Amino acid sequence: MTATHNIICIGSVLWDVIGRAPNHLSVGSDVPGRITRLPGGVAMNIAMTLRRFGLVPALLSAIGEDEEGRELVATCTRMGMVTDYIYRSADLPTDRYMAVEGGNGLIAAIADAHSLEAAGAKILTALEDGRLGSAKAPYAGPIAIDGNLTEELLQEIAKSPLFANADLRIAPASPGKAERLQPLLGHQNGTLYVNLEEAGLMCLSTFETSRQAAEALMARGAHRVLVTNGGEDATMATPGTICCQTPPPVMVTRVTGAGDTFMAAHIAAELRGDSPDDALSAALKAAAVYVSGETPL
Ligand SMILES: Nc1ncnc2c1ncn2[C@@H]1O[C@H](COP(=O)(O)OP(=O)(O)O)[C@@H](O)[C@H]1O
Ligand SMILES: O=c1[nH]cc([C@@H]2O[C@H](COP(=O)(O)O)[C@@H](O)[C@H]2O)c(=O)[nH]1
Repeated sequence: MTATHNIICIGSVLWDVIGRAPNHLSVGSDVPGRITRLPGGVAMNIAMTLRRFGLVPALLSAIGEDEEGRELVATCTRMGMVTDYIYRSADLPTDRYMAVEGGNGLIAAIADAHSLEAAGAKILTALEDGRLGSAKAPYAGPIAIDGNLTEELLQEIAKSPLFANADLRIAPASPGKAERLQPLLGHQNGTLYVNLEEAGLMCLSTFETSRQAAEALMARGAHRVLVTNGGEDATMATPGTICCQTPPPVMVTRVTGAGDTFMAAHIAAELRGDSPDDALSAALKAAAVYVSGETPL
């Protein structure tokens, strides 16, 4: 039986392959270390975080029918996600992301999302054929979407009647792909979640504060934005309103995943009916608890 989802996540669902060594690494290093494989891709990371807040995501992505794909889908199902609408292909291998981390931080990473890119609009079929929606009755719930999709597909989505009623929550995939999101910025129901660096990349500028960044994104036609800035003030802006709040001060023990936690907590707060101010506070509170390591991963 298909579990009932309350949000859709569209974008990369793949395996992260991460090599870690304690040494200082540089070009050409060849050192002993650990190599792990875990579910990743921005849409999947958001989906996993949404699960922590009690939401049930349905995934729209492309996953191969290879062994890696079968294991990935089984893992998503085990985590309580709805996998029935994923585009499965016998011709496309399951995508992968590979990163090398040394004692001196991330050395380099490569995102191979070729299958997602090749599948294109096929990943959206369930929003069209009546299973999740159709042109006559477009899906009217929340959708989290990542910037791993091709620019062409993001442009199509921005104009598509299939997305006209959706509550679109948009997240960039990586600094290099931030610009792909331009077409979705002005979507009538779009909310963009970015950190200060990503906001700068999207505006081809640099910002000192989240307020400045939010104002610049609004000036570029955004419908609604949330800009975070680590331990400094975060800002929510819509045409005519702007709201800045300071995150609770905490001892920081981890930062990877802080942005995903902020986004998922904010969506969860709004879905339960919190006011804009309360939703922003709730997201900052959840991110503070997360970065201070008080909850299990
Ligand atoms: N050093 C910090 N102190 C307190 N809160 C933090 C810190 N770093 C991150 N956070 C919390 O996580 C949120 C997102 O962090 P940020 O670093 O802006 O995003 P990302 O993880 O996308 O780079 C912040 O708005 C804040 O609530
Ligand atoms: O172009 C991309 N880069 C990175 C990711 C994903 O983002 C996460 C790593 O991001 P960060 O370095 O910001 O933690 C990984 O799970 C990886 O799969 C992605 O989907 N697409």
